[in-house]
Amino acid sequence: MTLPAATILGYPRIGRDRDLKRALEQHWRGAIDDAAFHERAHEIRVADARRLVDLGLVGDAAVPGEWAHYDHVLDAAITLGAVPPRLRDVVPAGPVSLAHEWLLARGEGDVPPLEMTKWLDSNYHYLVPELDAASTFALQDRRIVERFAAVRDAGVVTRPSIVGPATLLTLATGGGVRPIELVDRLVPAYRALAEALAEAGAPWLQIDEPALVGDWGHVSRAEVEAAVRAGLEAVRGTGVRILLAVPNGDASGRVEALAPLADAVAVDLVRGSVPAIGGTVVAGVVGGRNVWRTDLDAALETLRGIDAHVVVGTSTSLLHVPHDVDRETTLSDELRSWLAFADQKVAEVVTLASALSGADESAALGRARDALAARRVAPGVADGVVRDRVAAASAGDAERVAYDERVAAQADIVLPALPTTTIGSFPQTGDIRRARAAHARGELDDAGYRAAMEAEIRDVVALQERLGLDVLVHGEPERNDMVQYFAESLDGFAATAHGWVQSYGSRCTRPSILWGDVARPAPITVPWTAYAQSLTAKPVKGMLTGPVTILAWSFVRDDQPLADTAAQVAFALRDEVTDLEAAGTRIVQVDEPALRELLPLEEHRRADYLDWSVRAFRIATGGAAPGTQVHTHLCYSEFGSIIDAIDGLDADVTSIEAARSRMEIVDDIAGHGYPRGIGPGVWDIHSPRVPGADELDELLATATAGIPAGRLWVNPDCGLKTRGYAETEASLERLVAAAERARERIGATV
Ligand code: MET
Ligand SMILES: [Zn+2]
Repeated sequence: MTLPAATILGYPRIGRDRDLKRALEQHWRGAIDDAAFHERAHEIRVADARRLVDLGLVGDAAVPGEWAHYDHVLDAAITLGAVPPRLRDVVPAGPVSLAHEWLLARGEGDVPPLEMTKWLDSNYHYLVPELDAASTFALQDRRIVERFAAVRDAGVVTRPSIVGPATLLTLATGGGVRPIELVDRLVPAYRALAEALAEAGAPWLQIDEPALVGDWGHVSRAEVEAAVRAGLEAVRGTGVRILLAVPNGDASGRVEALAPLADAVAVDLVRGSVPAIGGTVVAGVVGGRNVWRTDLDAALETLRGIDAHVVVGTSTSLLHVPHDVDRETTLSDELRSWLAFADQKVAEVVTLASALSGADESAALGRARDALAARRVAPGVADGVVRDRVAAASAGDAERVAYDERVAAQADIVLPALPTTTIGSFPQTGDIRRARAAHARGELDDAGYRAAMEAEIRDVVALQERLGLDVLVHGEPERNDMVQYFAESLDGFAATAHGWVQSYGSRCTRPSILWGDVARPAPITVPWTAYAQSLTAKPVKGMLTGPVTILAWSFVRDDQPLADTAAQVAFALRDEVTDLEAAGTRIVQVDEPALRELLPLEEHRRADYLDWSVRAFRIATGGAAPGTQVHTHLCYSEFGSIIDAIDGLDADVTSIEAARSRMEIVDDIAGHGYPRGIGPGVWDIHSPRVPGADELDELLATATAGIPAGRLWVNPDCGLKTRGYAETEASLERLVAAAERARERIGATV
């Protein structure tokens, strides 16, 4: 059976109204039982599958079936029996219950969850499979088969998908073994899955191998290729046909030798070019990673140039985009006409397939052409003043005076050795959220809102003084989200009302849409920071989100290089830094947690990325006076591999997530000879656990062993907005005490 003419590689699974999020959270708090949860999840799957059929994905296997409750990598691990060694006695072999699935995903009591890391170069977090030399695999859990059968019984024959062996092992961690070396042990479990699907009547199985497009330090290209091959060889001849999906990058040069082992190959033609393969190619001409309307003329031309049997598809799963732009009635009609969310992308795929088959789609093609033409000349898309400023940027704009001179100029910021600080946000209480929401709805006036935020800032400053922290923050109560807050205050961005995308588990974010040239009409953060500073003699850090992170966590325009957009955002932030200084702020932190996330998967594209991203940060901070202490903050990833770029940021102080990885970064820093201030996090804020005094002492001992006392800062891993006050107070108290003990231990006083 051949594939139908139009398909997509995956669809958002959280539900049109975040129905799955609600079901998850209700189950977690015991409001619904297992049976009710399963029923709700099934209803969401059926509704989505039927919707995709209605949108035009007709024919068996046109609708993809990727339906994880929490995460698709976790689902693959569960399916194949890859239970973490530390939980072998807790999670029995066989089907994994919901309770055990949540244990793996979220931890409980003393049991930490699987580690969470960004999926490829996206802002979606997956759970990292834990393996060891004793790991064995088998088809332990038949959820993929059962879901296929249940949705088929509801009337739609879907195409189940699973993360392939090369990708699963590349993304896994191993105790005492390199996971990729376990491939021969793993692939029979894929075979068992394929056999079970064949028996259940599934015509196709999609195996996702994005690892193929990446260059991985810990796994060679030959190893990835061999693992993909082993997987494909294992699943051959079961009766289920195999779609090898290679999304998220350029498969050319990497997939040719493997293609004959699959019945069809899906490639990303938004980021990549057409590989020379015959057979059936699912041509990913509709982008799964952005929200822009596709240039259908260009896509059609690409499709017509492919020398193979062509199925029209998406470049990646649509997991990363919201459901339906037609619901965005608060956006202008004009902006909305430039956009395509998941449902519109499905329609594009269907239109292209129809046009390719010779049908008359001139009306739809014409509408797309008109919308794109209007977008090119729409007011705000190009702002002469903004462009002139970026064009006139000089090397000097990205250059501060030498670090030593800055240290001298900052001498009047009096701090003890091993200064303590936090990353910016404090717990977001119900009161704060309610006040922000009421203000947004117009029910709380500006004065009332301001009073509510100032009251919160007073409490947060008083708390920090009581705890004895050295560099204070205002707590960021006014920020719903560290990117959206800035997006709302800058020209060139638009916010959606329903544009939720899954970030991890039940967590969703609503990325802003960066559609035009970016400018700052007025100061954004200054009044809040200045107010906090007015309450204390200790220094208060001004808090900004950096240009790279603003780009990474928004849907960014696709009509100019990211580097140009980053520079525009950087200049807007640069003005904010200047205004903070004028208001008396001596320390400014520019957060770049997403610096590592946007690092291209392909080695040859990395230097250019690091070049423009570092430059953007330096433009944002390059206008700061020598006497202004510039901080940055990095989290969410392993940063060891980009330590040169971190050095290149030239921040005076960098706080970096480290507690979760037990201070791994300290070796990288020590080995590199990183010359400026650094605060490796000592409190893992992703869990409500209060760190023990011994644990803090140990982490700080590791830090003081690798980093000179004069450059070491003491801080948590990240901001505290997801924490409650009880654990925040207890943890910060211990952190301050641990810093004090560390000072005594190393005999540092100043
Ligand atoms: C994800 S990094 C967060 C940094 C921000 N300043 C905060 O504390 O919340
Ligand atoms: Zn952080």
